[in-house]
Amino acid sequence: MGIFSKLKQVFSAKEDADIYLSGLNRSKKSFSQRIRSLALNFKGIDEEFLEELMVVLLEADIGIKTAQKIVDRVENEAMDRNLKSFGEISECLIEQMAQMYEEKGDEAIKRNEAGPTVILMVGVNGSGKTTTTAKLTKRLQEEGKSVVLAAADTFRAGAIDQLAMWAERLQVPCIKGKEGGDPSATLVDACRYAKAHDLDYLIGDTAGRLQNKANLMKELEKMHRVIAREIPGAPHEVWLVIDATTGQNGIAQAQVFLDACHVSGIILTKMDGTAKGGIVFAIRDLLGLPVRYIGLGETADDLRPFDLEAYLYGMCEGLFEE
Ligand SMILES: Nc1nc2c(ncn2[C@@H]2O[C@H](COP(=O)(O)OP(=O)(O)OP(=O)(O)O)[C@@H](O)[C@H]2O)c(=O)[nH]1
Repeated sequence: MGIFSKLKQVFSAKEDADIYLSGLNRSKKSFSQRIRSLALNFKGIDEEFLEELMVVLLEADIGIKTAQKIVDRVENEAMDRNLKSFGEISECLIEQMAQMYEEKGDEAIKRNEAGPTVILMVGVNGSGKTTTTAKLTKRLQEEGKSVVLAAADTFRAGAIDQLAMWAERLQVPCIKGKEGGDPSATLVDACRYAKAHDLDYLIGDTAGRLQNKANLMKELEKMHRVIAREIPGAPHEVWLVIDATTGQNGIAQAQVFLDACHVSGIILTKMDGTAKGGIVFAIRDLLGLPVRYIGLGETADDLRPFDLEAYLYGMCEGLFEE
């Protein structure tokens, strides 16, 4: 069975497959169409084809380094396995993309059995941290978990109110400090609240100003330190929120956070917009981190766990069918 049939089989068995697919509608279409268009000039794996393939991968926002790796792998595989037809090469491409993602290995999401699990949301302003915090809260509530939010973005005017509004809508407590106050103090209060009320999760929404990297690092270090003092082993997860529509720029910005704290996973927002599907592979290759969730809209329901098979199926739907 070829990879596409396998993906289709796995995909069809998934409960919310259709939502996934319609959310990703725009990202997926252009990729499969562009790959299909390569068939027009296809005369075999020659330099011209590999160059055109490279261009399609770059257009999908895979980024130059990752695109080059994929092209090299496809070329080598095609030689080793004596692949000749366009169909075989396209399957090989999707296989290599899947392998590149999978071979980095995956750690399970950490949970604190002994008390509150603390998740810290980091990322540049506007990436969607606050909205994603709300979406995560909703998902956890649906799993029957109790949540407290910490409005630790004390920097941006309005950020505290924005989170508090979500908290009210979702009916969860929200611990707030003063605008311009110390975000670590808010986090300490939230940790104590979570312990006192025996809550399952604490999600901290932090500020993401990049203008001053030294300050950002200091602030994040302090947050880690004070949280760990309150709840041993915390923060259990630090999720970096990246706006997928910012493409390779978003990845470059992400590096600052990777330097500043121990990021354990990525949440890619705005995948329902003009984002190109390839960004997932660039992130995985360049940052080495798993994509935990993808954002598919602006409401509290628009967050889905990242699922490589469903995602790849979405990207290559239409590529192999008549
Ligand atoms: N279409 C779409 N819009 C999103 C998604 N996630 C967030 N947004 C929108 O992106 C904008 C910014 O989101 P916020 O959650 O305020 O971003 P933030 O990172 O908290 O920004 P600051 O509060 O400035 O730090 C809002 O208008 C959100 O509704 C998504 O998955 N899809």
